[in-house]
Amino acid sequence: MSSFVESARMIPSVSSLLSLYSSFSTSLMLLRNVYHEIVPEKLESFLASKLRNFFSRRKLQSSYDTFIVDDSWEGLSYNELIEIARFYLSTKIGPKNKIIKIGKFTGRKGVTAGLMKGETIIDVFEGIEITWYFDCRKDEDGVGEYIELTFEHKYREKVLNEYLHHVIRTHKAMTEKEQTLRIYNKKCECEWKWIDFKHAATFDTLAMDYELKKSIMDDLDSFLARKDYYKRTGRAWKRGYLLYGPPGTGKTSLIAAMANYLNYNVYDLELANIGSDTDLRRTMLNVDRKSIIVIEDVDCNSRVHRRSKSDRYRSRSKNVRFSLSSLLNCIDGLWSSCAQERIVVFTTNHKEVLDPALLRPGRMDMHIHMSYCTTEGFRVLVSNYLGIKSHLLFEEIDGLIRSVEATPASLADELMKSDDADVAIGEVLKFLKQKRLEKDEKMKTEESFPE
Ligand SMILES: Nc1ncnc2c1ncn2[C@@H]1O[C@H](COP(=O)(O)OP(=O)(O)OP(=O)(O)O)[C@@H](O)[C@H]1O
Repeated sequence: MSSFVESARMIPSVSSLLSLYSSFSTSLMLLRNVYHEIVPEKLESFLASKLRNFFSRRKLQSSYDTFIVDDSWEGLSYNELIEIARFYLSTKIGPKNKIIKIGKFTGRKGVTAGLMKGETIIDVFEGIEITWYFDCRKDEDGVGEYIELTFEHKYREKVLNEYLHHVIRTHKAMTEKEQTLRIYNKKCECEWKWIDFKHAATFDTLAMDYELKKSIMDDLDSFLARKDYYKRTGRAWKRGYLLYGPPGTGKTSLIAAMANYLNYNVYDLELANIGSDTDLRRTMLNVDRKSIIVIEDVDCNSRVHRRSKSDRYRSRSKNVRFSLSSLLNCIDGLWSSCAQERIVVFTTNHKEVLDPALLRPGRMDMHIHMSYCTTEGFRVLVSNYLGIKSHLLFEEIDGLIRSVEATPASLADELMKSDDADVAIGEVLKFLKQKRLEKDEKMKTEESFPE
């Protein structure tokens, strides 16, 4: 009986419980206010997301495995799996992802969504839960991206052999559906960036003599068809073209026509953005198959003028950071064998200043001279711009085209001045007559004042 009384005395009364609760909740509120005062809202959500990620990613460490998809492979070539995974994961973004990167790209109808660093995605494949975590790293190699994939240890083989194949296949199916050509550009020491390539030039629209046009198309056809031939003869499956001629004769348009003809992406390599020999090799290695690598205005790069000069130049000048020999090595030396099914195109307005090493037979498979407009080329331009095949003034214009140097670009400019064929052709005639006049005057001056 006395022990019962003792115990009853130890049970707190209702009023004391209520007062305890009220002082507890007051302290809690006070603590919350102090926390909100001290910790800013952004930091608060950051800490919350880190905690969430920590628990969802790490789970029970011992029974979970993690694969890391890093953007570079041994610091050398770009790891395609990161691009594939990023694309795949963009379709898995759900309501749990609070911060999403969004963008609108030319040629795409809707808004594209992308993962932000620090975000987690949980994907389910045949009942297996796979947690993806996307983040950036900063180390001696620079800034890069990586993705972690965490899953139960017992599914390791399945993830490696089946799930990752599923990711690659899904990516392939999705990109093939909306496949447009791409043009890649490399800025500073980071990977290639691309946008959709939508150049309208085709071999049909090129103002160029038919025979030359046909020989280029035949060459491209035979390149495509000779995979086994290249393999059998131990040569890398690649082809090089040097396009030379004055500005405005269609070198860039020809590259676009080649890309559209072959359905190849274009990699626009600006030598000025290459940091070193290693950077050059790395850049070239990161070019996909079925691509055209373009080095435009190669004459504007003093380093590819004359080899001896450029190599000397390299040691003195801080701006020149790779050698011509490195460039040549990437085109058809040992390093070139790492790349298959690709085309390299150099363009220049001044072939005569290029290093002979670049011009030697076999280096560039085809040297294509892009010349001033011919009468045949003019017919193509007229058909492109005005949709006509004949005109009363053609005969007079043909005579002038043969006697002056007019680029297809300048004639195209005149044709664009009006949609009315008579007016536009009249502008072309006026332009050519003016050119003829200037030429005659120049010749007269030269005759009067010979050097
Ligand atoms: N051969 C051509 N056929 C059709 N269009 C042409 C041709 N050449 C030039 N053009 C027209 O002129 C414009 C400029 O031509 P393009 O840029 O291809 O010349 P380019 O030789 O590459 O010049 P640059 O050496 O200055 O880069 C093109 O957009 C196109 O409209």
